[in-house]
Amino acid sequence: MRSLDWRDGHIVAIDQTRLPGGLVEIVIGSVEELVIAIQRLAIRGAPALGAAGALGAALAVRADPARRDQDLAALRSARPTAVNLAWGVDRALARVDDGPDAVLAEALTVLAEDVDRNRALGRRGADWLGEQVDGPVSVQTHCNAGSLACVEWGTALGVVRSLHDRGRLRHVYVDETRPLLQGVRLTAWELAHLGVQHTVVADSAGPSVLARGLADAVVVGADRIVANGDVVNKIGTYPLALAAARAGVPFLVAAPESTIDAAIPSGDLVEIEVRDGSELLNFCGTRTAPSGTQALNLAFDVTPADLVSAIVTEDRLIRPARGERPA
Ligand SMILES: CSC[C@@H](O)[C@@H](O)C(=O)COP(=O)(O)O
Repeated sequence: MRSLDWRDGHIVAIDQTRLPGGLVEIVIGSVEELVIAIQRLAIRGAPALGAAGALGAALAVRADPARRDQDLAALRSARPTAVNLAWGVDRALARVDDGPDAVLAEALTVLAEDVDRNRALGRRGADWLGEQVDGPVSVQTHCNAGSLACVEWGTALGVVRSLHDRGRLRHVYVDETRPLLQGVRLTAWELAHLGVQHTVVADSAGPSVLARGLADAVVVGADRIVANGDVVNKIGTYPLALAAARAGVPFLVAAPESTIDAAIPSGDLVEIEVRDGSELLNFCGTRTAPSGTQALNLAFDVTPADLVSAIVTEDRLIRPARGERPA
């Protein structure tokens, strides 16, 4: 099942905010609605944002031409950190001179390619991990880099799925991923459906999982990988990379080439999304912090290249910790 698709002139998507309670579809008919869906994380995950950007461009060129520039600008910047969003918009929009149907055709190609790319990078990641670890592999992951975060199959979970298919997967440790719980809600939901043995841990327990030798490798996705090999991903990835280095465990990043931003030299130059503090100050709709307390809700962090053992894409394996650069 695709996380998002095009049907009868609309975008249809799984509302990821409703999982695991219900598999609810949302139907989106305008760029304005799409921007809202992206900002409230109904559609989320870097490759899915790329696909949404491409489909959003198809919506934009069908709508009132007077709104087009404003709509496209709002869509491109709906979430600033994942490079895939603007990439998807630009890729579909490159066909605008050939008319709205050509833009849509390009967007649908982005969706079709996403699935093939993820399968390819998943195989490459599983090949590499298979060489690093003897016997069955226990993996730790953070956030959700599964089929929900893509169109289908997944990036980090694509690697996990390849290991599983080969009979090389022992267990997956899933960080809960505060504050919006993409790990416990989405990754655990996907793994349960795949029949993969998994255990959820609090984010703050993530480094201890590695220190105790429970996981043989960390595998995560990325929202942006910059030229020097720094990796921007969900907040909490960096401490896991530090702990992996300390434990001598490989830290693998799985992402499509479209997540590599050759124009940015290093991670400190990437715009990190700061989300509303209410996501931290409340729990299940109830205020937990005293009134007057403020929150700094950083949505992503930067893992320096020297902590990244390997990056796998659909085309290549890059080893930033050994000085190899993606661009
Ligand atoms: C294949 S998805 C890779 C990343 O986009 C994922 O790890 C992540 O950090 C997503 O953050 P989110 O805020 O849920 O969109």
